[in-house]
Amino acid sequence: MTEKTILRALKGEILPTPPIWMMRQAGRYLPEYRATRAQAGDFLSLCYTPDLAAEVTLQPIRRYGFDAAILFADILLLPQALGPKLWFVEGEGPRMETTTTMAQVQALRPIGAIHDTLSPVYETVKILSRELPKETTLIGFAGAPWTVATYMIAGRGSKDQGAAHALKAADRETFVALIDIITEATVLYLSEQVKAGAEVVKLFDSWAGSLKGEDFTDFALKPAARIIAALRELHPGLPVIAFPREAGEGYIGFGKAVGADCVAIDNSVTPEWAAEHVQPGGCVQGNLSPVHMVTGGEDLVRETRRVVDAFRKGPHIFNLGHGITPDADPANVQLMIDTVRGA
Ligand SMILES: Cc1c2[nH]c(c1CCC(=O)O)Cc1[nH]c(c(CCC(=O)O)c1C)Cc1[nH]c(c(CCC(=O)O)c1C)Cc1[nH]c(c(C)c1CCC(=O)O)C2
Repeated sequence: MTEKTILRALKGEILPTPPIWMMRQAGRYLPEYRATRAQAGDFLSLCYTPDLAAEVTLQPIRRYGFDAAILFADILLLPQALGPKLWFVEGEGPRMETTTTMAQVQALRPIGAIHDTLSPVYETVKILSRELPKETTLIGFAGAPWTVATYMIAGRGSKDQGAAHALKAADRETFVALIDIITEATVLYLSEQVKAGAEVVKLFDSWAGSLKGEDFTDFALKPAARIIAALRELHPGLPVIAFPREAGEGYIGFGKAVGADCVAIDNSVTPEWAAEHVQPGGCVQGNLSPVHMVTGGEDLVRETRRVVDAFRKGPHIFNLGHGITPDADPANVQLMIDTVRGA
């Protein structure tokens, strides 16, 4: 059997048509997702019910034939497994019990205990590795330590990650202790996903862009490098995608510095810039703006072709620059795929 296209691109192969998948491809823009989510009751029950989580992972594969499936779960399940309560407020987003003192950091559960909470996620991966079409690559994931820490410290999402920056400035020892625990727990979590059948793992550092200078090195780059090195000891050759979102100049050389096979690019940089400055370092993933999944039409076709053309001279996985939004039209997703595949 010829190797799966995503794995070939991750090894550095330039394919005539880039393989394609989409961040948040299982999500509220799909009527079948909304139906399964209603059956589960709420978002977290959906994440922790393996049959249903596997079902929503498979839905966009059945509908569109993407080259990769991404495990249906959330980056906040890992911190929840360390102890803090997690819930989602409809129409607003996640809420979490805060962790801001050394006493609270020390009161987190031992990292080895995360599997008690997370075993349904591994079960979802096992179901998927049985049920996915043979050409589809299964991607596991986790949040990067800085991004996970921003939610643990603030107890919710925030525009500027102010609470995490404030703790870093006021009590660096506590902040570093928290980053270290998340880093170690993430290795265990991703390793278990790989044992269950994940073929690639992706680290989402959604708020990497708010780390500047040495902070970017210390809290985006170094933790990612530690996680990837530890995973490769356990799983030699494991392909890894890193996503230091809005890193800007920080994207340059990031893949090599952390040991990732591929760097995912957001929409704050142009595909031409990323092709020139990031792609020489290896495979890149991205970076059509998710807005086109809402607006569609000629703009979508033109910008999709622009992304494909910009990255044509190096290894590339086509994706959006960030997750598809709930107001997207499923027909626009099909138009994007047809445009990429030259239909
Ligand atoms: C920061 C972050 C989170 N989760 C994630 C990130 C990093 C990537 C990014 O920057 O988007 C990652 C994530 N979240 C989800 C996945 C599943 C796989 C996929 O389809 O990409 C993945 C990879 C499902 C989800 N995670 C969430 C949904 C929507 C939940 C619902 O059905 O109501 C989904 C499908 C909820 C979630 N989860 C999170 C937030 C802030 C929210 C609320 C915002 C929103 O509602 O879109 C935390």
